[in-house]
Amino acid sequence: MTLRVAEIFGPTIQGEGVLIGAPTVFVRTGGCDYRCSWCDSLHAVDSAHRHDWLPMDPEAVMTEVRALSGDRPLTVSLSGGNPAIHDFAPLIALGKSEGYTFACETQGSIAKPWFAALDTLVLSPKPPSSGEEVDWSAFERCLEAAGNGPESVIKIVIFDDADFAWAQAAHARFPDLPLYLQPGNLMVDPDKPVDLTETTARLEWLIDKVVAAGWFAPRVLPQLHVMVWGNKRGV
Ligand SMILES: C[S@@+](CC[C@H](N)C(=O)[O-])C[C@H]1O[C@@H](n2cnc3c(N)ncnc32)[C@H](O)[C@@H]1O
Ligand SMILES: Nc1nc2[nH]cc(C(=O)O)c2c(=O)[nH]1
Ligand code: SF4
Ligand SMILES: [Mg+2]
Repeated sequence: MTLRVAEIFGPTIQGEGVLIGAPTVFVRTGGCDYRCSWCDSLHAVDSAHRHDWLPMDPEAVMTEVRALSGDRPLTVSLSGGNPAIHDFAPLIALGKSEGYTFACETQGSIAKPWFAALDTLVLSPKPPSSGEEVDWSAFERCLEAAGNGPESVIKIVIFDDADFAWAQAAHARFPDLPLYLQPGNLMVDPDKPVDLTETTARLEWLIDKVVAAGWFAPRVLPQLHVMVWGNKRGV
């Protein structure tokens, strides 16, 4: 089963959400069914870049992961694009047999049976500022596909007040799922450094919103990798 791979990189730290700070290797596939207005990974979304997406079989991907990790098992983060476009079942089976664990980041628009074989499923439904609209029945199918296999969590990016209200409503739909919020980043040019003062101000704005709302369900986190490296590729 061939995967279309935009990049494999690491070890780095997982910069977002439930696994923040955990050493990980990323496998980023090409292609996405969404076009979020603020996407920070267009090189794995926009079909103009499709010639850079390498067809690789699972054994070739694992060879690269093993080389990067020095054969020491760690968490492999599957991202994209939307990794749910692809069949990761063989890669997960191969990696797990060698002690690797697997996390996946997806928007929740496409459900796959291999979600059940993951250790962590991060569902990241898109708020109004993205310009996309969530199909909640597709989202629920993702949770059903995962079942009791992985820990399933929700991570929502917040740019403005409308996104914040939307996140509260999303949480009301799935009150039992751990919820992570992160401020949106508008500085997505990989060649430009981020303005840390602005990044911190956005985080402070979001913390203030949560506290003022007396809403104690979510965990509010920065994008740690953005604070350290901006939107640089391969970290
Ligand atoms: C690049 S996406 C790839 C996986 C999948 N397509 C998704 O959106 O979940 C990985 C994560 O980055 C987040 N993200 C993308 N662009 C962002 C931005 N400009 N600021 C903050 N988070 C962003 C997404 O919401 C998602 O949680
Ligand atoms: N360090 C690091 N953490 C991340 N968390 C989610 C990422 C993504 O683009 O999916 C990402 C990424 O690209 N790098
Ligand atoms: S769903 Fe994810 S990869 Fe696709 S456009 Fe949105 S943020 Fe980018
Ligand atoms: Mg990213």
